[in-house]
Amino acid sequence: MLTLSHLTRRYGSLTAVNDVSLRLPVGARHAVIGPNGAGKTTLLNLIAGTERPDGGTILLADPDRPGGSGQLGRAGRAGLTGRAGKAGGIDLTRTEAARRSRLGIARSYQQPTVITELTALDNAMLAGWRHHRAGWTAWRRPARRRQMRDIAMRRLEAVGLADQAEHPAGALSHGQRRMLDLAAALVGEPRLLLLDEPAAGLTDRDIGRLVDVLRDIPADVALLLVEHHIEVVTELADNVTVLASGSVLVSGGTQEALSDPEVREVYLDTVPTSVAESATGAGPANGADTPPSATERG
Ligand SMILES: Nc1ncnc2c1ncn2[C@@H]1O[C@H](COP(=O)(O)OP(=O)(O)OP(=O)(O)O)[C@@H](O)[C@H]1O
Repeated sequence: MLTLSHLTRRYGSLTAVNDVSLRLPVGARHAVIGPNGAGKTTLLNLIAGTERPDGGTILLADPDRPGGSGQLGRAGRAGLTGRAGKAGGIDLTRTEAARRSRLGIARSYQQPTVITELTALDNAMLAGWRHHRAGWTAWRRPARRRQMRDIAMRRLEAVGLADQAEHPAGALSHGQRRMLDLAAALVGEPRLLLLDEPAAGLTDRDIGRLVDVLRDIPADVALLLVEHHIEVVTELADNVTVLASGSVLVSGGTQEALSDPEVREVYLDTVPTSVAESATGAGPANGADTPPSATERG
């Protein structure tokens, strides 16, 4: 559903993303990992459209075409067909972020982006409108507002925030804001969900809930996850791309990628040993000292 071809992004003399190519099928569960500064967030920014590449292309399967998947007719009805790509998809390379949202690309940020003065429910509903194919004008229709409110409430329930719905988002804990950010991203019923370190700063219990929530996202929604918690990656991702200095070091099946000696040297050996060993299935972490999985803990 998403094809990145030779994406490159430079900041002056620094190449933050260097010739990255990646194909995500419908319903992908794909993680991007790598050391600090490897270019993971920049890659998400390029896909979401908050930054533009210096080279390469981003192609999204057209939801109106057979095999394009996603919410039916979204692109066509919203007049968002964009430039046709070579493979018949929508060339998003120069498309603004708001249009990508309406085409079904949602994201969360490293720092949760809630509006503290608004209630949790209003935050979730606002995020939903951003993705609505009819745009903000749909807000004027009471029936649509009720429908959006129902969807937002269901997402808040899913992340355990139903009892906080009418409370200001500013009163929520860090973990609750992260969950609200996730619920908000899901309200728009995305085709592609980009998550930037969703487990950062969460307690073990919250990480367990996060994994449960992400396991429950619909099978046809593709998930692209940037995460340093390797156990969250092994719980959720079928495939992993490892970035180092902006370039793809390894890309493939999760266990295969995490077992790669170069990946261990460049990245996994720099994170706590028990976590790295549990990720690769090696060493004492498989025995009595094995840390419980995120789901077991949750
Ligand atoms: N707006 C910017 N201007 C200049 N340099 C930037 C900018 N954004 C990112 N960089 C640099 O690009 C490189 C990649 O940054 P990026 O945030 O994508 O890495 P990352 O893999 O997400 O790191 P982390 O795991 O620490 O979040 C880093 O060297 C960073 O300092």
